Amino acid sequence: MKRHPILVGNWKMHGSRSSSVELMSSIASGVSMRPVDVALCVPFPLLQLAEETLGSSTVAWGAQTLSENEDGAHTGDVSARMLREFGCSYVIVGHSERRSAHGESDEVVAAKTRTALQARLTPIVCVGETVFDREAGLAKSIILRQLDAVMSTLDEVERERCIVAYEPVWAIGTGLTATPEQAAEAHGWIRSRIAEGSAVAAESIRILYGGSVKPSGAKDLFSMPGIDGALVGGASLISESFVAIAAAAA
Ligand SMILES: O=C(CO)COP(=O)(O)O
Repeated sequence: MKRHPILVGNWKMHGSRSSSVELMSSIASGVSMRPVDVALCVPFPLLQLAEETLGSSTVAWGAQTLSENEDGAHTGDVSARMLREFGCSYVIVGHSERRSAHGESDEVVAAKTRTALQARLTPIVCVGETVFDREAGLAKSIILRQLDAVMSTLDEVERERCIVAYEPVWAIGTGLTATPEQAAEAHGWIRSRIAEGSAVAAESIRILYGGSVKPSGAKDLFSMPGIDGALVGGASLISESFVAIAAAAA
């Protein structure tokens, strides 16, 4: 089965109420004819705007994290049910910025993934090594440790419902994109590991690359086997850039 490409924008803590409608609308009209799934993961306060602006378009929307808890006394957290209420289809889990700045462990990332799945959200599970890991020859073991921590807690059907994003920490926001070969190699490690549990899941699961993805180079990246799209930070805040990356993915 050929996997359908998907491009996800991660707006991180960018965007404002006043500027976002124009950016969302411009992206939605730019990608509307492209045979690629597109989603924007925006800050929580912009979810209602996303629902109003993107609701009648082909672009889906989502959040950048969620609570692993269903509800209760968790000040500052947002539940999966709340995300569903605002029409989210996707949620990013385990982004390296959450792992490092918010101390999210592999166990927490696994719990968030399960909570997302139970709420019928599609989790975009991020894994990736630091530059120190890579230089020490530990990239593969770190990536697979992060992956196993999540996948080992899911059944086959749940695994198929996940998206995995390979985001080398050294490439995020640095302008240093992994080479297509480096990205494809890591995607190969991830898919082979999933195949050990289920060949069907490995064949159907979409694996995205993230880290300084720009229009230049996007075509080369997407032409590599096993790269099913991208998780885009900075370039998702510039409509022309994001639309050009979508064109390269289609
Ligand atoms: O972290 C990322 C997406 O989740 C990548 O960010 P940049 O595209 O800005 O490097």
